[in-house]
Amino acid sequence: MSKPEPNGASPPAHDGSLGGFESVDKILEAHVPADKLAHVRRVMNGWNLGAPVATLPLAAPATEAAQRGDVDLQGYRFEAAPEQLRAPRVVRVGLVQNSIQAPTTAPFMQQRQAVHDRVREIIDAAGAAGVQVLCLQEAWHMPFALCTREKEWNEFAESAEAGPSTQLCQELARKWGMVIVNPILERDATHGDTIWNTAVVIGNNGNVIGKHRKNHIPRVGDFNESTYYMEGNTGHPVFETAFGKIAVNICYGRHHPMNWQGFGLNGAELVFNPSATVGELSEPIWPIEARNAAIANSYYVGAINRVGTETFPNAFTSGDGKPAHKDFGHFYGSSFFAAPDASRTPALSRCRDGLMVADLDLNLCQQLKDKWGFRMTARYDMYAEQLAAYVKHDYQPQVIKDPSLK
Ligand SMILES: NC(=O)NCCC(=O)O
Repeated sequence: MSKPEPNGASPPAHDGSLGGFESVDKILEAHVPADKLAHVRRVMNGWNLGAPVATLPLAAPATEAAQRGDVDLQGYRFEAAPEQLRAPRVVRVGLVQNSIQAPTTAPFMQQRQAVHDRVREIIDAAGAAGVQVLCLQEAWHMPFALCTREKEWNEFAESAEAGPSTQLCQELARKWGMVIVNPILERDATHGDTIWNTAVVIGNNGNVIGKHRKNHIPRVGDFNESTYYMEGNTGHPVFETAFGKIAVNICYGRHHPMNWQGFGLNGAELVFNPSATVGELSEPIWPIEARNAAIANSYYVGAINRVGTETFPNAFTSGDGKPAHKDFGHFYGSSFFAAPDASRTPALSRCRDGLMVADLDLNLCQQLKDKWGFRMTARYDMYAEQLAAYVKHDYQPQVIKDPSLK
């Protein structure tokens, strides 16, 4: 964990990262002999159409903007097999991971403005790269203060339809003709100021298409999020956009296979997982869950994690016996794409702000459904029966005990 700065300011983003390295991919590149590296990558990252996921060259204005802004910009291309009756359906998608830009002790207006300015810069780079659909990280407009249990941070919650972060995304959606997924802490004034953890989906004309509220609230470690917002009540919506059918599984929802499944059943071709999670808690499971969901549900997943170490003014504890501390630990970034054919991109940096761009041929979803037949073999009726019984208070687990046991 990083040491808190005396004035409560956040230390530079690379401080506090477990091990202090940029990414596993970079370590492999630097240390695995060239003749073995291709095989290591094939086993670890899979193949797309019989080859490693190809890199995607990006336009100079995008690469220059990324360089100027110290943004880790990476580009990849997922292909599908050519078909006789359908043309390829290639959509360019972007994932943004960003650190907070002002200390958590700064006035809230200043904190929000600083992160707005930074994210505007990154979205402009995405626009210059030709991105058509873009997703930001969970609660990107504020520090991830949900560890503190202090209520003053609720001030950052805003209207999904007309709040300042939605307005910024609408402006940029219009400017670039881009669909933008805008995950925010939502204040729902029409329901008594109820607070939700929400992803607002903004169409490429700048209109709000709809919103999804996070279904599962973490109660683990310092993630004391039930102090702040309620379990979502929007089901598993899929948003039909100009560039494909998309959905959003917010952060902790990725630990729930049925949550992923719900979006798949409603026809998603691409599901984003905007997250905020730290190394000690989840780094080993991060590369697995999104990828498994992509395979099991025959859709693409864009997994996005916040980056940097955020230090708060007052120490907090989480009832886990650990000494009081002022930060969550390090948000390790590592955003990536996973495809339904089990291939994936390398990860973005664990320490720097980043923009991951990939061309996804959405035809791959149906091709994988046809290949593996997971939907057709799923036996939903059998599971519906089991779940219907399980939710009853008098459910009896189906256990057959060895009669020879005492
Ligand atoms: N924001 C959030 O849901 N974090 C929970 C931690 C995790 O799921 O890794």
